[in-house]
Amino acid sequence: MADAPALLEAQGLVMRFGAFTALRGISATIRGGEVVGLIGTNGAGKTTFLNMVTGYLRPTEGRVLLEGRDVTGTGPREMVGRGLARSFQVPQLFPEMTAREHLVLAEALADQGQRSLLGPLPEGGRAEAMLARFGLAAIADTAVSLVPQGQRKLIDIAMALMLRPRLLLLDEPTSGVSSAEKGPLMQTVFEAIRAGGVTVLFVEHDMEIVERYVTRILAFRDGELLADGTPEAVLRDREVARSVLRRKEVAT
Ligand SMILES: Nc1ncnc2c1ncn2[C@@H]1O[C@H](COP(=O)(O)OP(=O)(O)OP(=O)(O)O)[C@@H](O)[C@H]1O
Repeated sequence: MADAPALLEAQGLVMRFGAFTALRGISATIRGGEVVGLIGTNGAGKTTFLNMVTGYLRPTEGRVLLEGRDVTGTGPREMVGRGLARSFQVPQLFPEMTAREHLVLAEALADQGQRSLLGPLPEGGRAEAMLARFGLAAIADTAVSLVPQGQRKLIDIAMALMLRPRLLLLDEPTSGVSSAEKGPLMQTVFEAIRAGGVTVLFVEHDMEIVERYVTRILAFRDGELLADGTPEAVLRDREVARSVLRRKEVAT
């Protein structure tokens, strides 16, 4: 994977909100086929980083390259067209709409290049397959406001995958989900991701989940990239253990 072509490159990303600097010059490269975990303390800048590379925030300084092309400042809709999709910490769903309606809508958005959104909705072939893959068939016609948080997360991620991304960014896929639901949720998500051959960057606080799924970790602290490497190396790094994982030093 080390010699796979760069899919996403962040070059010296800085984000200032007024006088406050949330990101202080982050540079990182994500290559095709990687599953990268983004970890860090609360407020370290993880969501801000996702917002910058997905076009929700324009960096104060620095550049974002997607497959070698400078996409800095490109808006979120256009980034989807370029092969990048994301899910949110709090799923962005319409409470009155069902899972099936959300996925059919995502299918229409994915096909937008070929036809108008004002035209007839798609037949829903891919939406039905995605509902089945995500184990959502039983609640497919229930308004999402009545569906548990874990399934809302799955709907949000399934919608992102409907857009046929090459790079998928997930912001805390297991937050707000009970510990019993976390394992099965991530297993479902990663089976779908592997089937689609998608490269992934995901923010996660649960280190068991991180260790289980990632090929590489980026660790943020106070707006800086503290460590970037294999899970074995990063999780054993003294500074990461002390300030991100909050492990006390064990006298040896
Ligand atoms: N729009 C904004 N205006 C001002 N400050 C902001 C804005 N968005 C984020 N921040 C600040 O930037 C810092 C980084 O926030 P961010 O949400 O990226 O952290 P995070 O690592 O994702 O944290 P968490 O794990 O708690 O979700 C925080 O101090 C936050 O308060």
